Amino acid sequence: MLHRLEIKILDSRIGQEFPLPQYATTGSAGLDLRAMPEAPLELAPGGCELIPTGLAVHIAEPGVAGMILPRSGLGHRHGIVLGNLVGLIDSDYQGPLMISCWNRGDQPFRIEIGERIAQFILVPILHAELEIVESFETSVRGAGGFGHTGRH
Ligand SMILES: O=c1ccn([C@H]2C[C@H](O)[C@@H](COP(=O)(O)OP(=O)(O)OP(=O)(O)O)O2)c(=O)[nH]1
Ligand SMILES: [Mg+2]
Repeated sequence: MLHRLEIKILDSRIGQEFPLPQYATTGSAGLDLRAMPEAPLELAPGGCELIPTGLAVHIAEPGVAGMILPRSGLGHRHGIVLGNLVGLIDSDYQGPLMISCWNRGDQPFRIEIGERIAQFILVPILHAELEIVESFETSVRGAGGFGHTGRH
């Protein structure tokens, strides 16, 4: 399903040297985001850097949020994931879209300018209307959690 998304190009290399974020295939869930630092940078093992995407997005609709997720190839093969594990983009955020890049691996990783480094998805959001109650209607699970159903 298509959802209109306002974006601002903050780095003029996007749209000229590098394409706008795209879905790699028609069925791709995420728009690939490119790393747009001033210069390539080497992320040491354990290192974490905030990398600009050269873009701002304004989702505007409170019933929608953005999420930044790792790319599985980079995460699994090279240990390049997100310093915040998942980036949550509020619908009212209008600042630069940033990627916290964390090298959880044991080898240095060079981030090239324009490299597709993470992906952005839009997700529906329900806002909770809190209702204080004295007791819950009993469920099968009750308070069981944290592995109480066992491992196998
Ligand atoms: O990976 C990320 C995560 C967040 N943001 C931006 C958009 C988001 O709407 C804003 C705030 O993020 P969040 O609410 O997760 O961080 P916070 O530490 O709670 O900051 P704030 O107090 O500004 O809400 O920062 C990014 O650009 N990239
Ligand atoms: Mg917040």
